[in-house]
Amino acid sequence: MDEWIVLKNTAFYRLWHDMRTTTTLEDVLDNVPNKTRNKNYLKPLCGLPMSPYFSALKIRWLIDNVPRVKQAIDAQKCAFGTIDTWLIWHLTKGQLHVTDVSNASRTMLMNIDTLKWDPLLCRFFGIPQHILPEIRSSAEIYSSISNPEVLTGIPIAGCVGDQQGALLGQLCLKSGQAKATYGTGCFLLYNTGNTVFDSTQGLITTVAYKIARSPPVYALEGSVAVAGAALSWLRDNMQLISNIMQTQDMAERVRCSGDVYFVPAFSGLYAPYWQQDARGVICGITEDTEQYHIIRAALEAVCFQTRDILEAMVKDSGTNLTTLQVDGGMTVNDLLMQLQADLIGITVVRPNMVETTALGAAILAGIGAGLIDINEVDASQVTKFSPQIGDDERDLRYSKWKMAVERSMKWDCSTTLINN
Ligand SMILES: Nc1ncnc2c1ncn2[C@@H]1O[C@H](COP(=O)(O)OP(=O)(O)O)[C@@H](O)[C@H]1O
Ligand SMILES: O=P(O)(O)OC[C@H](O)CO
Repeated sequence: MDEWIVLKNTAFYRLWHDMRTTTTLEDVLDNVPNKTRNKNYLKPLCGLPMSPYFSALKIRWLIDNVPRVKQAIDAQKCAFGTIDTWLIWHLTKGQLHVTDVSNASRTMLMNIDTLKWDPLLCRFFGIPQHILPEIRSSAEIYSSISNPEVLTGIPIAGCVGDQQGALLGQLCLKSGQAKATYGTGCFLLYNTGNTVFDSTQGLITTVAYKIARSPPVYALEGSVAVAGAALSWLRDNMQLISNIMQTQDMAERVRCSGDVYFVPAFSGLYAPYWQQDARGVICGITEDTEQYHIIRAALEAVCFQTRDILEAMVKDSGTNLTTLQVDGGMTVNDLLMQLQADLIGITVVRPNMVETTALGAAILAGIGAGLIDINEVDASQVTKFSPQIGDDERDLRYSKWKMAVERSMKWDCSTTLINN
């Protein structure tokens, strides 16, 4: 990048979970007119509530806290980008500064209707538009690779956000189709076709993908911050397990979670609550509680959070899902899949190829390079998990989960202190 600043190891140790922008959020909420501090003030423009999750606050934080960033911006030597921007920049030896609509739709700076950087949003966050990459479609030839040499000449033809890629990889191409991706976090996306759907239930509006000059496809998304990350925490911080692959065996040593509920609100709660001050709680511990109950409760937490999102989606869309398509690293866990079917009361359908994000990105690249047609892609083989408990038990357990969520709320007082 020659004399351009490259921020190496800027301690983004939790990446999108990073909470350092919490105080930045408090500051920008002061700028909402009429002192309402309404987190949804910008939602009509960008589809997103104000949250440390999205890029705008992270850029604002860098400008405020890293003097070299401010200096570089003033000297017109700063270029911002999402991860895809960074990769394409390096693959083209700094020739191309671009992103695609699906990634741009998570910055809070792109207008969800025009698909362009929005001057009002940029002004609200105090972010100069000249540092932002050019917004392109998700499938087109952007350039060809010039670095590393071994890949030279290969066209770069697809670019898409993580969970949006999985929607395509699951072939949820029609309005009304949905899937959930379970990794570090969990993301349930519901295809709304070419319509920008404004959720009243705490879901976000995101661009799913846009193929060349075709109109964009949008989705409603329920974003859960902590899914697999709770198991990493049990391994790394609590040392209850030494290997995440053990979780299924260990959770199966007990028949149920023993009435233990674990709300892993490590970085607040995302959808549908968007409650920054929530913190993790484990409720219902007795003398009989063993590590196995807590591990099982961590798996159930993923399932209950998915039910929270599904309930919001049903209210928003007015339709019930009859099955839930799932993917991502956590879905190899059969017990988790069975618990998920039990706790939402519909069949869970897992493809044999669970890395559907990569598949979606590959499909887009194939389309962008003119090698395949979207209608030619076949669905992979699937495994199904059907509910094995009754409605009464399911609803009782869900109501206890809601009680546990209630107990996790308003725990972090720092935001209250800032405001006073
Ligand atoms: N057998 C398993 N049971 C439950 N969770 C698992 C299992 N294997 C991996 N995971 C979880 O899946 C996550 C990794 O999935 P992946 O889709 O690769 O996520 P990411 O894209 O966020 O890195 C990790 O958080 C890990 O805890
Ligand atoms: O793979 P995850 O769970 O870390 O997903 C990260 C998401 O793309 C965040 O938007």
